[in-house]
Amino acid sequence: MVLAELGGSIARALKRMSDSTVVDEAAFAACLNEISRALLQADVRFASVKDLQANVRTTVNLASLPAGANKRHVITQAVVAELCRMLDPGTPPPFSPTKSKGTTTRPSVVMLVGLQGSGKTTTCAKYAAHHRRKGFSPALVCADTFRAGAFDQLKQNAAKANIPFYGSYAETDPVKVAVDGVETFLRSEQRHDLIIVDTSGRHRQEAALLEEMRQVAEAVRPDLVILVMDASIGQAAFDQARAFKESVPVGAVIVTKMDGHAKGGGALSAVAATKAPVIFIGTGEHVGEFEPFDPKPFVSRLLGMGDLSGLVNKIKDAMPDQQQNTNPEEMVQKLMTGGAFTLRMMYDMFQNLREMGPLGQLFSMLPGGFGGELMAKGREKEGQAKIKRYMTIMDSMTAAELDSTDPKMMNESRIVRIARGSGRQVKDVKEMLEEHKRMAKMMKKMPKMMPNLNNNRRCDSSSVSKIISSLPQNVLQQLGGAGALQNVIKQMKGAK
Ligand SMILES: Nc1nc2c(ncn2[C@@H]2O[C@H](COP(=O)(O)OP(=O)(O)OP(=O)(O)O)[C@@H](O)[C@H]2O)c(=O)[nH]1
Repeated sequence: MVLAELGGSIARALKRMSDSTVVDEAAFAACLNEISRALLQADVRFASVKDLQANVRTTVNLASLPAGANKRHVITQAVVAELCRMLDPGTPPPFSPTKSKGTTTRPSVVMLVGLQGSGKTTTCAKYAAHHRRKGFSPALVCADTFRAGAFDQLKQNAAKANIPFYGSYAETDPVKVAVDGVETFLRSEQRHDLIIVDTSGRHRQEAALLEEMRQVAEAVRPDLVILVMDASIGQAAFDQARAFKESVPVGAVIVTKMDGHAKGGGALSAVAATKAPVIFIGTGEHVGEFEPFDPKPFVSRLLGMGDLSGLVNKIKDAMPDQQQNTNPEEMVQKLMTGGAFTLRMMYDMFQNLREMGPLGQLFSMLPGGFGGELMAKGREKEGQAKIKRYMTIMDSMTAAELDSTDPKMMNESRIVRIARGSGRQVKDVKEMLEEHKRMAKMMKKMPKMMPNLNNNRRCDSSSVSKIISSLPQNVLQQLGGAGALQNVIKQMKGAK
């Protein structure tokens, strides 16, 4: 059972109870049993399921509810709260990297551990790319000397994401590679503020692996150790996570392959075993298929309820932070109020669209179209190539040109210079400028098209249905399905 199915089963159990003529003790018990069965089938630990049942029963006392109370609502709320609690150890990660570029503060050192094939190496690159988007200057160290191809894999991933890396073909001592790598970046003139150390994996949690982890951790003194777990790990997750926690101070968990056919519930039990929060989930092989994890929006999405804060977080996460003078809130605000849409803003959006993978398509579907026709359904590849071309052209522009709000600035001589600088033709530069004009025009209409975010105009429900039906299936799934999205839009309509 994949996680989406688990969500479906729980949602159905709640609905069946809601549909029953009376919500009495029998209907409540049947609903709880059905939810427990679904959780067990999804590999959630028996002890956690038992706790959930007991806690919901303690919270909901049907007999003591005042007459007229909405019992269905009270039960649903209690189930959602308990599901969130199961995924939330109640403590934040002990450490979050801080930006220190250009200062004398010691860079943050983060070490990733996990079994072989859990997705550690891929996750290192995703974690680095995520932080770079947030304005960090990350660097990668490959201390996986066990798997022959690991260095090349990290090197490739790092090169693709343009992130400096350190590794060695010759050195077989992981502790030495880790220490040398961290020291190299500590001394580097590039002033990295986040050093990410990839470590070896093994097929099982052998004593040798755990001892190696311990030694590497002792040598590089990481500020944070992240345990990477494959969503398909099943019931073994709890013991495995505990074994890692006993060797190294696991402070956070990343669950990978949440896009696959894994049951997922097992890996989520790692939270209970390590008392460390899940901070990200991997949702695909692509570097952008990586999402910060927040239990509440996740549970809402899982149950097909949709969650406005989840969507807003996604949009915020996609916005580059610090890269430019604009912070995400300002950027959204500017777009919503129809502020000037500069070429740099278009560049940033393209960057995000490229890094976000399929979710990027969502933005092209929003009214106003972040990329509109460029990312049209069925023509994504062509659109991606165009975006890349436009970005190369913009790389040859000056900061003043990128930040200009004067449409007359881009005169013929500048266009010729940019074409020459980027190795493209004049007509290509003009095409890119046309696209920018088209997008700027759309952005101006944005406040009207996003009613109730800024004003009280009524949302046109047919246009909402049109957006939802035109979303690619995988994007829709990521957002929890059509029902969830309708819910989100309803919440948007209600929001100030
Ligand atoms: N679908 C999907 N595949 C993933 C995800 N994360 C990683 N993978 C794939 O899982 C496979 C194993 O990932 P690696 O990053 O090599 O795993 P590892 O833990 O570093 O393996 P070792 O270095 O051998 O310990 C690769 O094919 C990745 O592309 C994810 O979130 N979703």
